Amino acid sequence: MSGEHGAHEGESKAAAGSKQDITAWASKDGQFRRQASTFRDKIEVGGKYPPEEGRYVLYVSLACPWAHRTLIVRKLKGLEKFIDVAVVHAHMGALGWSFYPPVRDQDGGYPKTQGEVGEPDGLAEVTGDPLYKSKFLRELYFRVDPNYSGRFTVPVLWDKKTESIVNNESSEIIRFMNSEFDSLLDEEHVKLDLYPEALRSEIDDQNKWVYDTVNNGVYKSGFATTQQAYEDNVVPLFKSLDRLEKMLEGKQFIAGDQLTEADVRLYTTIIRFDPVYYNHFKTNIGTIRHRYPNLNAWQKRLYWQNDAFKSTTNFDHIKRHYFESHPQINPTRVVPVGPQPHIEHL
Ligand SMILES: N[C@@H](CCC(=O)N[C@@H](CS)C(=O)NCC(=O)O)C(=O)O
Repeated sequence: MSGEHGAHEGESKAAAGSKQDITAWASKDGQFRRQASTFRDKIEVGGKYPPEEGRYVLYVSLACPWAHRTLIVRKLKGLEKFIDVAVVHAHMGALGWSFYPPVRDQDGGYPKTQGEVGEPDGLAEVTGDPLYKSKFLRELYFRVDPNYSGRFTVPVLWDKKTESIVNNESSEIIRFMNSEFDSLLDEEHVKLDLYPEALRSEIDDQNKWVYDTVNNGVYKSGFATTQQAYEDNVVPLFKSLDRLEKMLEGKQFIAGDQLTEADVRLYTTIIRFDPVYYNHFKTNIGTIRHRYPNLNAWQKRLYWQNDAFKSTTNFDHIKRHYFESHPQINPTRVVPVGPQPHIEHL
C-alpha cells in the first residue's frame, strides 16, 4: 500500500525547508518531483486510531485532486459522522495553504509573501480551522512535530483525541476508509467495496501507470521548466489518456464492471483537465471533451449520476487555486472564464 510517493523522498527535503519559497517546484533539471508523505498511520479496528464517531477531521483543499479522492470516498462510504471536513482557502501562497484569504496588495493583486489574514473574499465553502483557528495549514504540522521539515500538504487526516496527524497520504487514507469503518456502517455502505479482492491486481497495476503518467503527469508537464522536461511528460500523459480511452470502450468503469478506487483516482484528474490543466499546465494536445468521447462520457456519468462526485467537485476552488497560486506559470493570476460549461451535461 505504501510507496506511491516514495521514489524521490530525499530529493526535495532541502527545498521544503520552511524558509524556502515553497512555490519553487522544479528541480535543477527542470523536472518536478513529488515528495513522499510523512504521516503513515491508519485507522483500524483495535488499533491506535480506531473507527469512532466524531473523532476525526479531514483537512482538505477543494482544489486539490489528492484531497478530492478522500472527500469522494468519505461520501461514497457514508463516513460523515466519523470524519468532519475542514476546508482551506483556494489561494496557496509562499507560506502554503491558508485558512483565510490573503491580504491583497494595494493594486488588488496578491503579495509575494503571505503572512497576514485577509478579509473574507466571497469564496464559498471555506470553513477555516474548526479546532485551533490556525491561520495556516503548516501550524497543524508544527503542532505535531515542531521540527517538521516536509511539505505542508493536504489532505491531512487529524485525530481530535490524540491531537495528531493519522495520515497525510491520500492513497492510504482511501484504503482504510474503504474497509475499517464497515463494522459500524449500514449494509448498503458495507457492500460498496472500492478495492475488491478479485480486482486488486488489476487496480494495483493501473494505479501505477495512471499515477505516474496521468495524476502526477499533469503536474510534471505543468511544473517543468525546460522544453525537454515538459515534452518528456506531456507525451506519455496523452499516451496514457489514449490507452484509458480504449479501455473504456463499451465499459462503464475503469477496473472490472464496478465502481472502484481506480475510478475515484482517475476522476479527480480528468474533471480538472479541460477547466485547468489543458491551458494552465499546457497539456493541450487535446481536451477530454473533444478528443476522448469515452473518457468524457465516463466523467459525465460519475459527475451527474453520483452525488459523491458532484457534491465534492467545486470548480471555483479548482480554477482559482491553480490560476492564482502559480505566478511562475500565470503571473497575472487572471482566471479564465471557460470552458463553458465546466463539465458537459449528459
Ligand atoms: N502525497 C500526497 C500529495 C498531496 C499533495 O501534493 N497535495 C498538494 C495540493 S494538490 C499540496 O498540498 N501541496 C502543498 C505543497 O506541496 O506545499 C497525497 O496524495 O495525499
